[in-house]
Amino acid sequence: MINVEHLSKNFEGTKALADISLHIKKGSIYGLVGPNGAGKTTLIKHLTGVYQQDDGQIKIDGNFVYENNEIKEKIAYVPDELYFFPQYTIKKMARFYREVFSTWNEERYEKLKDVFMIDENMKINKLSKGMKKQVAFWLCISYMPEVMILDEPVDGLDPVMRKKVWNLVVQDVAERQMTVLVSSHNLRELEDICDTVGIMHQGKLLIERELDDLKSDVYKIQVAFKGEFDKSILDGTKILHKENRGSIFLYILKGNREKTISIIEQSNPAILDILPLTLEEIFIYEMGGVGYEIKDIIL
Ligand SMILES: Nc1ncnc2c1ncn2[C@@H]1O[C@H](COP(=O)(O)OP(=O)(O)OP(=O)(O)O)[C@@H](O)[C@H]1O
Repeated sequence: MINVEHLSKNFEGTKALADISLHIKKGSIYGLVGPNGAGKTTLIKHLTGVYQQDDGQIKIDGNFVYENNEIKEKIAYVPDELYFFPQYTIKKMARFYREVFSTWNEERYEKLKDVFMIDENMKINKLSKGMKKQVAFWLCISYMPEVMILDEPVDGLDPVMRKKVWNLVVQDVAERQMTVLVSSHNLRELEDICDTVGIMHQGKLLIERELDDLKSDVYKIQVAFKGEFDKSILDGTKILHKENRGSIFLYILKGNREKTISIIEQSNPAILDILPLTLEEIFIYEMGGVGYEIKDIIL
């Protein structure tokens, strides 16, 4: 559905995107993560046709995006910093959307009043930050987009509203195969909704994997032996992190889980626990592997 090939963008000497390729299947939810300044928003602004690339190409549903209004009409973009016409009420803004988007669904807009529960006669610039975000979702979801691109989407929303918004998004993915790209630093939340994850760093895509694959590939083990631990049994296994407390060794490993476990088991460990990693832990250890590790900070 979304295909980015060899995309590059420079801003006055800053390489914001460096030959990035990325693929998102129709009906999937793709989580884009990366440290501050990795290039996520710049990539999103190319996907939504705001920026023109220096090199490479972006296609959505087989069509180039830049200056293509037909494709842009199918995309809903909820940016980190929202913009509404000053002085407009929600109702007036909805009327504007109805004129601009041929797919506008009035019945849905009306139904969603029960979800968002904000008076549509309120001026948008009088609403709180979280309420403005709710309005952005309300309007976007009402025009039944084929693609939804979200930059820190639930930032500012309370926990109940976050849940409501994610439910609406997931419902549209399940029922009408909407495709979603979501950039967020809230990895705990992404973990619940994404099926694919892309990790960006310094304008490049380090990893693009299905979340289940990623989680089975990187894992944590806790191991202890009655006698001496012959660490050479882990030669040939990629170790992302290791620490030990007394006789208990904790490893974060990458690669073939079954093979490594069977090697350790052959040495008769007294304890061998295989523990799942959260997306947040995977992110931290993967970033450590490219020199972006957490260092002890003493002030
Ligand atoms: N309009 C611009 N002019 C100049 N440099 C820019 C511009 N927009 C982004 N950059 C630079 O491009 C790089 C990527 O920025 P970008 O906003 O895409 O990062 P990000 O991954 O979205 O970061 P964050 O997580 O902090 O929002 C940064 O080095 C930034 O300074």
